[in-house]
Amino acid sequence: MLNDMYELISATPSPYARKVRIALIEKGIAFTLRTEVPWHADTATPAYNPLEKLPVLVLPDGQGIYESRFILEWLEVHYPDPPLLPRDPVLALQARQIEVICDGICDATVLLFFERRREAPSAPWMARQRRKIDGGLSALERLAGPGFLVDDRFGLADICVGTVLRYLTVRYPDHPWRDTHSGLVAMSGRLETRASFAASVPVPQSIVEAVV
Ligand SMILES: N[C@@H](CCC(=O)N[C@@H](CS(=O)(=O)O)C(=O)NCC(=O)O)C(=O)O
Repeated sequence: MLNDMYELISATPSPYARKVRIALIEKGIAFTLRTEVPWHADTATPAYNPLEKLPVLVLPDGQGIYESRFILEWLEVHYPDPPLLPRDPVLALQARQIEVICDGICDATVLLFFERRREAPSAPWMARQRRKIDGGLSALERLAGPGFLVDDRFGLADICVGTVLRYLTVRYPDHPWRDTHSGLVAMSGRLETRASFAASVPVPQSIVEAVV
């Protein structure tokens, strides 16, 4: 890709890609969205990321920036305003810690999703992933309140929590987290009204090629 715009390689359900989509919109950075299924043979992702994972932010010169946390860090360095991280480094670490929890819940959800597709899913393995999801949600519920998560200013932590919660609706719709996490339910409802969230609502994708 050699043009003057950024291209984000994304997938319709991807919470990792949604974090980046929201950040790009919140920062007013123009980009084109390239939606694909990274598990299909025709994926472009490996051409830009040796780890073969999306999202990938493809720069105008064709270089790929990959790994959502790194993409977000890259954006914060190159497009500092509006900031999505507090200037105070200790507060910034609080936001990053929340991103660790959210990414961990997403990682466990992905592993559980594919384990369920196996001919003989491992019950202990699925229980282990479910524990990580539930433990992460409990930790987030303890942080949830009426305002924004860090320094009461919208930022990375809110983006991460919003994306993981809506991702559960897509990839783990039968998880009953809404019954016992009222703070997270309220937070999700508030965040989903933001234009950047409304423009990036995740939807399931059809994976027709064998993955596991
Ligand atoms: N740690 C990575 C995880 C990205 C990831 O797992 N992406 C998935 C797609 S999705 O689950 O986000 O929809 C992928 O590309 N998987 C392909 C593969 O793992 O080979 C990040 O934060 O960017």
